[in-house]
Amino acid sequence: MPKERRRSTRELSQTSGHGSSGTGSLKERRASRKVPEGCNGGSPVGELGSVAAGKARGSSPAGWNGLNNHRVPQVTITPEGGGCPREMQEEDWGDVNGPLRRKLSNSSLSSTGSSVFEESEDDILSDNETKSKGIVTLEPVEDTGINRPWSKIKTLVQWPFAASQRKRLSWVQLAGHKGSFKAGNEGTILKKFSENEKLCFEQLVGDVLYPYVPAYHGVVERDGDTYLQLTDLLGDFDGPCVMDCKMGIRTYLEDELVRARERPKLRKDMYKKMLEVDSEAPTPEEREQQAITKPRYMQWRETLSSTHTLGFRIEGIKKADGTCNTDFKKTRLKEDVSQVFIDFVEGNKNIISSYLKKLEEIRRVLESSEFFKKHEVIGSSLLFIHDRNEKANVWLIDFGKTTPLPEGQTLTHRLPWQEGNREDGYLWGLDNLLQLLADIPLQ
Ligand SMILES: O=P(O)(O)O[C@H]1[C@H](O)[C@@H](OP(=O)(O)O)[C@H](OP(=O)(O)O)[C@@H](OP(=O)(O)O)[C@H]1O
Ligand SMILES: Nc1ncnc2c1ncn2[C@@H]1O[C@H](COP(=O)(O)OP(=O)(O)O)[C@@H](O)[C@H]1O
Repeated sequence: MPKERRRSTRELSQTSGHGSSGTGSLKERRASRKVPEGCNGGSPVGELGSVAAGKARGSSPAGWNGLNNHRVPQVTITPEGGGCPREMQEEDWGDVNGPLRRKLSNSSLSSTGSSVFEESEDDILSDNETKSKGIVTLEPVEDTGINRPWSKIKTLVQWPFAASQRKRLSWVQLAGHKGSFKAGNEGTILKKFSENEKLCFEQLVGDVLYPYVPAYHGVVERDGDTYLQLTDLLGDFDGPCVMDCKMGIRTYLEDELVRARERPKLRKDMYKKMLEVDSEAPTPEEREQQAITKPRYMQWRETLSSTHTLGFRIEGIKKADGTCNTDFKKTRLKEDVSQVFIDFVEGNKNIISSYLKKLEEIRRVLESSEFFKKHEVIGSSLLFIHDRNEKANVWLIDFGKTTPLPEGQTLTHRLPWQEGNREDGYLWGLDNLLQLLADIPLQ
């Protein structure tokens, strides 16, 4: 359990993505664990086990045939010369002040202007990951029992307003690397700077999609770090419930694959994360290496969850009472995903209807967006937010791995992915999501 520091002020909720140290380097922040401690709880699959019981694992959900026509090609990482992927060398760890400090390399989120293509297999992470030292910290409010699927957490964010001016929002990090966010001026949040994401926002400002993403307020410096200032989407909600759905059939860039082949790196941290979820998952060779490559990990996550079969997956949920769950890694079957949505809205059909309407609108806009046509959209999420007043809305967030296509090339976002075509299955996933919500039986 991390030793949390209670700071003043407003609670915010981050259902996914990278958290961040307000002061640590960008790569350091990416070395932090994705799922905050105290927020892992039990498996929703355990909870939903009865729904899934009896169904062959790996089969498509009933009534879902025909949608399941996407296949992710198996990627074999073959280092030149046929040897094993390079083990991490001592020099990879850089300056070792603490236990297994990672070497800081270029990143998609780098403020140095390095492109998103320079990350992935050059990311050498410690398997002894750092705790968030930033102003966004997570604090378990109560002791989380091992089998308790929903746990109450708090993220305390330093907020530059007097208590009387503060609206009590819930900003909770349910997933993602710790500490990407900081409180901005009123109504805004600061997200750690990424050149790639900045370029996306600059283009989005002039696109039909702009009303469906957090408004972009430019780049700001705070405490020696650079941030993108974005509208806080929770701002207009009263006790918001939040869900992060990661869209698309693929969660890594084609360039990451290429790099993995050319310069394979073994990740001990990802091996550990894999073991935590399924001790049987690693192959004998991986077991021997005690490490896996990033594409191997990402593909495993995709097939374990609904990314592969439905083209989207649930990353995290925060409910109005402050409880949250980020353990949806094995939530794959359509019935299980539906059940999570039903729980999320507590069976409220008005909210489901609002979400459906909004998603249909988003699909229409995506289909006409020049930005969307010309970008490979990887790792982006739909953020669902509703509250006790049945106010409900959905936004597109996280363009850290959204990359422009070469001049003249466009994507359908529906065609199956084959390496080289850069299709991401975003609209295919959205079609499935809409179908799933429309199929939810509500009295
Ligand atoms: O969700 P878990 O299983 O923890 O795996 C995470 C997510 O896939 C992250 O994607 P996202 O940021 O979209 O949530 C990804 O960050 P990238 O965006 O860098 O691919 C992490 O890669 P590393 O940061 O390399 O560990 C990877 O470890
Ligand atoms: N503009 C926003 N308003 C409110 N919450 C946000 C906003 N942007 C992100 N979040 C929260 O932070 C989480 C992570 O965001 P994301 O952009 O995916 O970060 P990362 O790039 O670090 O993965 C989301 O799941 C959501 O809960």
